[in-house]
This record gives sequence, C-alpha cells and structure tokens, in this order.
Amino acid sequence: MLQLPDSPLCMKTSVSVDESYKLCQQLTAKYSKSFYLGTLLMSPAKRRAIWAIYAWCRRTDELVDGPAAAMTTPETLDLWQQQLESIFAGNPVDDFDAALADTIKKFPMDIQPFEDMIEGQRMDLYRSRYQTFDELYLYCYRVAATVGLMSTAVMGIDISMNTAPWNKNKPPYNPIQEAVALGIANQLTNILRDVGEDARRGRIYLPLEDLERFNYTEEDLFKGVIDQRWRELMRFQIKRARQFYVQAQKGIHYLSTDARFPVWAALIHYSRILAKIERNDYDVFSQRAYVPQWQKLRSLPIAWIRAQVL
Ligand SMILES: CC(C)=CCC/C(C)=C/CC/C(C)=C/CC/C(C)=C/COP(=O)(O)OP(=O)(O)O
Repeated sequence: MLQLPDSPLCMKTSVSVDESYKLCQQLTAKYSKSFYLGTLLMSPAKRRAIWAIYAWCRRTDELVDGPAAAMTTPETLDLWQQQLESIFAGNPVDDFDAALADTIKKFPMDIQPFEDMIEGQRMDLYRSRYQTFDELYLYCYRVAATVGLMSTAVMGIDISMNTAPWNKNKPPYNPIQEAVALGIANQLTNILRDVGEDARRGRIYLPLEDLERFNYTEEDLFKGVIDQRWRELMRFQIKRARQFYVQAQKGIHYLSTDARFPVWAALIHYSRILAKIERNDYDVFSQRAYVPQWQKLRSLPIAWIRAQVL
C-alpha cells in the first residue's frame, strides 16, 4: 500500500532530491511496468520528471481507488490540494514531493491539470453513474487528459516541426488538443476493459444515455448479459475511443524527437486492448482484455518506424 501522510502539511521531507526521484522511479516501476519501460526511452532528465509526475498521479488515484480508499473523505482531498500548493510554492511536504517540486522548477508547468486531477478523483467519491457522454468526458479529462498535459510539458515540442520560413513569427504549434485526446482515448479504453470489475464495485462508467440507446439496462450490465444489444453498444464505444486515438496520432510529430517513440509505443499498446476486447467477443465481464508481453514487444518496431516517418 502506498504511504500517504496523515497530516500532510506538518511533515517535512527527509530525503535528498535524488533519493526522492529514486522513490518515484521505484513506484513507477512497481505499478506500471510498460509505462516504466517507455520512460527508459527518454532522456535521463525527462524520464526522471515523468516518474515524479507518475508518482504524484498514482498517489492521487490511490486516495480514492487504493486499499485505504474507504477512509478518504472530501477533506482528505482538500488536504491533498493544500499539499499540492505547497509543492508548487517550492515547499515539498513528503519524501515523494521533493522530486515533483524539482521537476516543476526544471519544466515549468501549470498547477491547473494537477488541481483538475484532484477534482476528477473527487468525482469518484460521490458519483457512480454518468448520464451523458459529456459528463463522462469531463471525468476522463480530469483523471487522464491532465496526465497528457503534464507529460507534454516535460516531453517538450520540436521547434523544427513548427518553423517553416513563412511561420517564423508564429509561436510553435503545441499539440494540446492531441495530448488531451490521447488521455481521453486511454481512459475510455480503460473503462471498456474494466466494465466487469467496475460493476462488481457498483460502478458504471458507460454513459447511461448509451445504454438506453441500445436498449440495454443497468440490470443486464450487473448480470453480465452479452447479446446483440451489448455487442452493438460496445462497438459504438470502441469506435468512439478509436476516434480519439486518431486525433492523438496527428499530434505526435510535433513532440520532441525523443518523446515520439515512447508515445507511439504507448498509443499502439493501449489501442490494442480495444482489438483484444473485440477478439474476446466483447466479454469484459468474465475476462480481462490483456495484451501479452510478446505482443507489446512486437509493436515496438512499428512504433519506432512511425516515430521516424510520421
Ligand atoms: C499525443 C501527444 C501530443 C502527447 C502525448 C500525451 C500523453 C503522454 C498522453 C497520455 C496520458 C496518459 C498516460 C493518461 C493516463 C490514462 C490511463 C487510463 C492510465 C491508466 O493507468 P493504469 O491504471 O496504471 O493502467 P493499467 O491498469 O492499464 O496499468
């Protein structure tokens, strides 16, 4: 279980910045093997920054999704927000924060996506249904697109992609919409993969308006009914997620050269989960759409080629 301070603002970091990065690295490697491998393809400075961001996001998520989540109240998130402000003011509170405070100094970024992510976790505290796709989009924006914005600030953009002679006076194109789209696509994929697991916790992330459109009820979902209505509903959801992947792809060549390969690798890997759901005939109730390690490895050369030519 992750260590979260009881009374965060009273604590002080007891480790050096390097040790703090090490803690963030270990946490990243422990919780997300493939994400961690992706960061190894980046320059040392950027990869450390991504570990610091990942550690903060994971700890935020853990507050409402982890083993101690039953103890989390809105006040816990208020304290977490204050701790965030303290990090941004250059006063790290606990041992993981020192790395993030250093990252913010080296890669200037806005506090807004971090605050938005806390708001997203707050939604998980009081909501277990989303009526419309717009409502779900807001949730996905807060818990996942924010990660895209934070990471893009670290990965940086490639000025040479942006400076045709006739564009010299224009600011370089920053692929913010595309970064947001990848976060949304990833989160929608996650939601589709985890329908069964979420239902067992009484949660439905699929918009209820979509259930209604395909004449599929909440009760059907809790029973795990797989029929023509369900398959049509899932086809619709998968198509929507893929549209966000397509939008995201268009932004990758604006990123700095060393970031393109890991981002392509992550995009290909995550979108494969959708194909896996199709291959499982849309059964997301009794099996988890899982992409085996050898398939992840197989997509690396494809990702590499795309990063060079697209
Ligand atoms: C495309 C452009 C221009 C930039 C890229 C910007 C990036 C990196 C976007 C990706 C953002 C991202 C990683 C969002 C997180 C989404 C998500 C659903 C994470 C799931 O995390 P885990 O819960 O650890 O997943 P697993 O359960 O699959 O391990």
